[in-house]
Amino acid sequence: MENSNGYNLAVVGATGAVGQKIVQLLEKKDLPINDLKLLSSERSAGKKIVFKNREITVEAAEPDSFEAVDIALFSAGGSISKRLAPEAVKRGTVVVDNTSAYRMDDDVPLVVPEVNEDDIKKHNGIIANPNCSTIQMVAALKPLHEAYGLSRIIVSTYQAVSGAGNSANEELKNQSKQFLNNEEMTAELLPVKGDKKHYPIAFNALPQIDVFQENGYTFEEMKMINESKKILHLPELPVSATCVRLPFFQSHAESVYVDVDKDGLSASDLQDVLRNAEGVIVEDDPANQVYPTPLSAMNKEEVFVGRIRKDMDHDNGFHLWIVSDNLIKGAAWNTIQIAERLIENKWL
Ligand SMILES: NC(=O)C1=CN([C@@H]2O[C@H](COP(=O)(O)OP(=O)(O)OC[C@H]3O[C@@H](n4cnc5c(N)ncnc54)[C@H](OP(=O)(O)O)[C@@H]3O)[C@@H](O)[C@H]2O)C=CC1
Ligand SMILES: N[C@@H](CC(=O)OP(=O)(O)O)C(=O)O
Repeated sequence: MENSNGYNLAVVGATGAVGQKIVQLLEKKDLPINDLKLLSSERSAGKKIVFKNREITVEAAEPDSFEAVDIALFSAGGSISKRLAPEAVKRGTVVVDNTSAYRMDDDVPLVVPEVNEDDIKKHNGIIANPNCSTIQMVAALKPLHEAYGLSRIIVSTYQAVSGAGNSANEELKNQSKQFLNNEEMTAELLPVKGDKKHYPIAFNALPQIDVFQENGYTFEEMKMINESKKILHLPELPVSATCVRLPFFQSHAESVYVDVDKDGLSASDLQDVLRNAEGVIVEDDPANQVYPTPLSAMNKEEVFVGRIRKDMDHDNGFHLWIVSDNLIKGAAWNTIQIAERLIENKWL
């Protein structure tokens, strides 16, 4: 437990796309860490990872891994969180969970620190990190809500393959090579793992992220809808989403349409609000072709906003182009920010 050298941390899923970014960011940041445990499945147990000039051996995660751990950052999939987060909490560990396992539970705060930091205080051992597409959208929209009020959100996403983990990056590389080598490509469903199938992603666009729900929306779309309302504390806010996977590696982009509650605003009014918002950077100068892209946002911690335009037919409607790194602000950095707030405010 906490001692004069700091806190004992564990990263669950340390060898995955998100976990690797968490370890890299912890190395860069100044969290008071006494001991760091890196946990994975049996597959990666025994691997060595260098952290602050010392080698740490990856261990297979099990209930006893959490003995004497103060904070555990989970990014190993929902079923692992369901199995191991309660075991960690039983041992006195506070869990920051990156998966969708607990996000909509009433007693679990769902937090983007720039938006609803105070919700962390209400935790009972688990704090949930929101979906990556949701995080960047609410980080940009909360300041607009505070300034003018929001009465509707409609979003279409353009999401990178790394959102589906390290294996999806490999899949895009392999399919791209095949395509460029003029090898035969199929447009049909391909087996992925278990009984899952999806269409090829290279040189394609897939209007399906995660599984379809009975209402015709995908689970990714429903996460954006439900999580945004919870984080913004606006349960009645109309939110609609279409989520699309595209063949690039990192950072998600979003075309967001909002209705604000105030009449007569201009695009520059919205720019001014966002220029003063924590964690948001406005890159919006059409005359000079300035706007964010997935490549320009890659490996950065902020949320970037450009292409702010007023709807020509509707005084209260505005379009925004919101881009952020799904593995950094959408996952690793937001998780670490929550851990920082837990420590700084003594909310453990
Ligand atoms: N990618 C993204 O943009 C985002 C992802 N997330 C969430 O983070 C989680 C991980 O995603 P991502 O990093 O992309 O996935 P990856 O597939 O890249 O990595 C999965 C990680 O989980 C570990 N793992 C798998 N099975 C077990 C197990 N039984 N016990 C312990 N560890 C296990 C893997 O270890 P091993 O090396 O041994 O296989 C690996 O470290 C997902 O739940 C996802 O929902 C959340 C927000 C954004
Ligand atoms: N589903 C997101 C990433 C992710 O893992 O989200 P979640 O943590 O909500 O399952 C994507 O594919 O881009």
